[in-house]
Order: sequence, then structure tokens, then C-alpha cells
Amino acid sequence: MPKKARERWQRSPTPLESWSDAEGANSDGEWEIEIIGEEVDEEGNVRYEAEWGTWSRKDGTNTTWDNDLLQPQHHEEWDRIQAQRRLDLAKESLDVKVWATLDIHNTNTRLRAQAYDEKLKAAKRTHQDDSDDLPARMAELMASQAHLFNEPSISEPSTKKLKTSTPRTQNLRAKSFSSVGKRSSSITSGKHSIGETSTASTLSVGTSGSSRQTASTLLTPFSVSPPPKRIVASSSSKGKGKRVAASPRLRPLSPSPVPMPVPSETRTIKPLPSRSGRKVSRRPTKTTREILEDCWNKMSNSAAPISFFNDVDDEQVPPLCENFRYLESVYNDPNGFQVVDDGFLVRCDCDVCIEATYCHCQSNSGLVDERGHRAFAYTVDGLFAFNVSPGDEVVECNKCCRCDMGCQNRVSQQPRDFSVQVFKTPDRGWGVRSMEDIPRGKVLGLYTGLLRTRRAADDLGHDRRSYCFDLDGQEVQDGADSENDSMSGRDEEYTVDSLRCGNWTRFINHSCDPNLQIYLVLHDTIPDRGLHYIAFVATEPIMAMTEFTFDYDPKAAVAPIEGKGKGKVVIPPGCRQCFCGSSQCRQYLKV
Ligand SMILES: C[S@@+](CC[C@H](N)C(=O)[O-])C[C@H]1O[C@@H](n2cnc3c(N)ncnc32)[C@H](O)[C@@H]1O
Repeated sequence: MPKKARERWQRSPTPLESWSDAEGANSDGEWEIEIIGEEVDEEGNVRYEAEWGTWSRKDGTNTTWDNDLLQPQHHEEWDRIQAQRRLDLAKESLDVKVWATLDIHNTNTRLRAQAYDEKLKAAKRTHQDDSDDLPARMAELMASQAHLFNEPSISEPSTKKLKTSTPRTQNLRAKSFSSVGKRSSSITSGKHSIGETSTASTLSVGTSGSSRQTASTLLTPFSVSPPPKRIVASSSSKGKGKRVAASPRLRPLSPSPVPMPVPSETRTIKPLPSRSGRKVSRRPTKTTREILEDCWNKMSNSAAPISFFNDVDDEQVPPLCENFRYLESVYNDPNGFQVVDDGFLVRCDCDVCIEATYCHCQSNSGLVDERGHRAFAYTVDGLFAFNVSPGDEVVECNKCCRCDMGCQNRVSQQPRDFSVQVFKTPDRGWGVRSMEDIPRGKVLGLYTGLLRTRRAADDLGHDRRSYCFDLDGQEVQDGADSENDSMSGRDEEYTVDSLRCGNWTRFINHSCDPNLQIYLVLHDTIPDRGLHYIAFVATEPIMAMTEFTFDYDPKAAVAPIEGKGKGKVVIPPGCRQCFCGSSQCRQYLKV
């Protein structure tokens, strides 16, 4: 990545604010606010930038993005004016500007600013007869332009010298937002004493130090909220209808991958009647399956092809969230949990990493060979050496090391060189297999998705956890019991959620007699912080077209199954019947 681009993604540190000596309140202890900007986060939530009329920081800045301070009536006028402006835009033209960006927050925000949704609706109304085709045509357009988005430069390690930004600490937890169209509008609410019982228009912020402290822990990196004892949303008409530039202080943070459309079922394009009355096809016919294959293959960073196959029923592709984003080998890390300053990475100076003993980045590794000498986790043929204790992290060479991508100690970073097929099974949804023979020890890929804290993942609820993989190493650690984890540590533990983004590994089904196992691997971040990747490796030679499986609950493999052999096995709560079909089947799996 060019230096300039790297710098663009650097995170600005959160300024610390003194809460005790805030000035600017009127004689009634009130502050005036005005909504001046908005942004849309990756979940589609709108957030507002508020400008404080009589309060500012020492550096003169006076806006915050702390929406906990706002109530609906504070932004309803803004919403109304913005909605009207978008409708006006849609009436003027249905064009939407396409640009290459890696940042989903900016993308969402800019699309909203261009009235994308309103234009889409208007386009559908205008092309009533062709409305069914519109999503398909947009999907095709996106697929044909996927190269614009240049995903490898997100953080796919196609070149090893990617730099990242400043170190993160817990109190610098960041959310990446950007503002569009600073625009003044006015809002009015009553005067409210903080600390009084909340009413519909009272801002529920306390005056006590502890309340302020609570508020401060919720700050976004661009905002430090003043301590409003009372807040009055002013009814000024300042700048009404005027668009002004976005705040220059705002910078996008971790780049998020670009959403690719998931077309709805059956995407054969209907021919339209030509002027002569003859039916002509306006564009090449593509099926849903082909469109999705195109999207994923363009986004998979020069890895071998992915295809979909179903001879079980009519479903052309697996059910996926709208705008599911394909990520071959990196996390979507909008909070920058993985990001560390290069200075914290231990680097090696090897031209070629042959001896782990001399490879400096391995100096803290506990991996040893049978003679007790430090060893790599991979053989010279690039296969997993199975010399890693369960739960230990394999530390691969990182972006600061001198060696190149072909290094023996970068196996999980190298592009996938075998083609995979995601296929429909008769009884376990979609599964995945290789189109080629796979040797024992082959590293197949990394589980990718949205990086969340465990606490945030726990809040999702049980039914949303089917595609969550906890990064606590418990899956491979003997004797550990994740159920007994102390809840206090959950903000420092992480989970990968592949519901909305991820790769082919999210389709690997469970088997009680699997042909894959997982191990923990990392590069470009600090070890022992639970921010590794989960890598899948073949534990036996796997013939082409054989389904890949791993054991979702390896601890259960050694625990006796209650009731087994005495008739019907009772499926415990939180589990479902297992259809792996192996002779070792434990009858149920945790979901
Ligand atoms: C991570 S997903 C695997 C991909 C999934 N089959 C799909 O179609 O998206 C896990 C889910 O697959 C299903 N599954 C995986 N292995 C299974 C098995 N051995 N028996 C029954 N269901 C299984 C369960 O519904 C489970 O919650």
C-alpha cells in the first residue's frame, strides 16, 4: 500500500477531556446544541454530529458524535429536512456516483447523501415492467466493478509491507464514522436539569463524576462530550438549507471491506421487446449462482476459484444476508482491535527463514523439534508440522520481517491454491469440499468475519451464534471450560462473526469424525491477546470432492455421552441432532 494511503487510515487518538470545568452554560446551566452532520455505520444506523453553541474544547473544536446525549426530538427536524433534500435529489436525477473505497462507513454515508435508496425506489417505479430485474442488474454492475474496490489493499497480505496505524489501547476503542454534508438545522427542546427524572425530552446525563465517567467510556474517537448539566437544543435557523464541508477532523479508521450484493433467487434476465417487436436480450444472461461466484472470486485476492453446486433442491446459492461481504483472509475489524504500531512487532532479518533458531520473530516461540531446538510450525513443503500444543498460537513472520511472501513461516498468509466448492448437503444445509486432492497437513484457510468482543457476541443471542467462532482457544484446549469463563474478561476476548461477512470456511460442517482440525495463528499483531486467526488444516489426505468437516466441540469427543448405547440419546438444550453419519457420531452437536 502506498505510504499516503497508509497514513490516511491512521487513527487519531481520543483526546482526554476534563469533565469538571466545562464552561459555556447559560445562567440556567444550559447548553445549546445543533445537529450539523450525520453518518451511517456498517449496520445502517444513522448517527448525528452535534455542535455545541457555547461550549468548546481548548483547541476550539465543539462538535460531538455522542448520540447517547440526544433524544429523537433533537434530530427530527434535521431528519425531516434531510429526507426532503434526498427526495429532491431523486427528482433531479437518478444517477449515483460510484467510486472506489474500502470504507463501509464512508460508503453507506455517501450513498445516503446521494439519496441512493430514494433513487432506487424511483427507478423501480419508473421501470415498472422491468422492476424485477433491477437488483440483478445492480448486482451485475457491482460484480463487474469489483476490481475497482481493490480488496487486497484492505489488509490482504498480497505484499508483505503493509503498515498499520497507531497502537490501540482499550480506552482508545474506536468506531469509524465519517460525516457528510454539515448542514445546520434547528431543534428545540425544553430545558432540563440533568439528574432530574428523565422526561421525554430530558437528556439522561448525570452531573455527578460517576455519571460523566460512564458517558466518557462511550465516546467515539472523534468526540469528547461536554458535561451537560442541562441541554437546550436551540431553535436557531443558522445555515438552514446550506451544505457545508464535512468536519476536517474526521478520518476513516480501519478500512472495512466493500459490500457485495447478494442477489435474490433466480436471476435469469428477461428479454425485453425491441422496437421492431422482436425479443432481444439487453445483456448476457447470468444466473444467481454465476453472479455470486463472480463476486466472490473477484474478492478472493487471487486465490483459486470458488463455485456453488446443488443437486439436492432448487436453491442456487446458500442463503446469505443481504450485502454479505466476502473476505478471503482478513477480519473485518472496524474497531481496530488487531491494530498495533509496527514498533510492537518483533521482526526477523532473515532473507530466507530456514532456521527458527535464528529467526528473530520466533524468539518467544515455544515450538521445538524432537531435539529440543526451536522449530517452525510448518515443514519445508509448506505443510503443518502438527508440533503445536493445543491452544498455543503459531506466530508467523509479519509485515515488518525482511522475508517475502513465499517464506516457509507465512503459510497461512499465502493465497489458497486449490479450488473449493460450496455444495448443498441433503441434511446439513450447505457444506464445502475441494475439487482437488488435499495432502495431510495442508493449511486450507482462515475463518474470517466481523471481529467482535465476546461480550458483544454474547449479546447477539443464541440464534445468532451459529456463525460465531470464539477466539479463546477453548476449542482446542484440554480441560478448559468456556462456560466457566469469568464474565469480567469478556471485553478482552474476541469472537469472529461470519453472519454478514466471511469466506467459504463458514460452510464447514461438523463431524464427530472430522478430516480437519483447527490451530491458532497470527501475524501483524501482538501474540497472547486472543486476536489470532483460526486456521483449518487437513489431518489426513482428503480426496477431491470429499466434504471438509471439523469437530465443533472436540472436548465432547473425550467425554462419555450420557445415554449412548442405552436407546435414544436425549439432545441437550442448545444442541441439535447431528447428521454427520460417522460411526463415532455423538448424536448431537452444540450450536
Ligand atoms: C457454521 S454453519 C455450517 C454451514 C451450514 N451448513 C450452512 O448451510 O450455512 C453451522 C450449522 O450447520 C448445521 N450443521 C453443521 N454440521 C452439522 C451436522 N453434523 N449435523 C447437523 N447439522 C449440522 C447446523 O445447522 C449448524 O448450526
